[in-house]
Amino acid sequence: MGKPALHAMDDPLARVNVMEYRRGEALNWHFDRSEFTTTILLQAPEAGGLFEYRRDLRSPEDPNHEGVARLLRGEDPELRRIRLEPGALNIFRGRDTAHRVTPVEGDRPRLVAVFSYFDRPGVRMTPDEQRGFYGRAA
Ligand SMILES: O=C(O)CCC(=O)C(=O)O
Ligand SMILES: [Fe+2]
Repeated sequence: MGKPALHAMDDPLARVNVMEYRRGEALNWHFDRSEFTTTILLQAPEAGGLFEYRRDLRSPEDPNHEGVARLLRGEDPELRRIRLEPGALNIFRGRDTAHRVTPVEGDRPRLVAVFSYFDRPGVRMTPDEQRGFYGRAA
């Protein structure tokens, strides 16, 4: 990443989250707010729950709306897909890499821990952002 130091967010809600995806649940295409994202898969589902991504689809200089539209139409040949194993550490540049999680199949939920690091200390969400992400402010 070329970062001299990493700082956990100074935010009581955003620092680490565990997300549970139950049968039929998914996470749609998105970019992340922070430059990069770190996850550890805690439990894999029986099937589905794949991590799909398209590297460097946009940049801070170029939102690449045409490229995003092509991905959403399912016509991007650069789409990649991985099945994370339990314990797998996934570090990716989520600000520029579009990514999603496909629907989980079976009874065993997909559990993933999501960590938020920044290259500067003291980053917090505003109360409005907290409500948007987590449904409450703290
Ligand atoms: O569940 C995952 O593997 C990815 C989670 C994610 O993209 C996010 O929390 O922004
Ligand atoms: Fe994400």
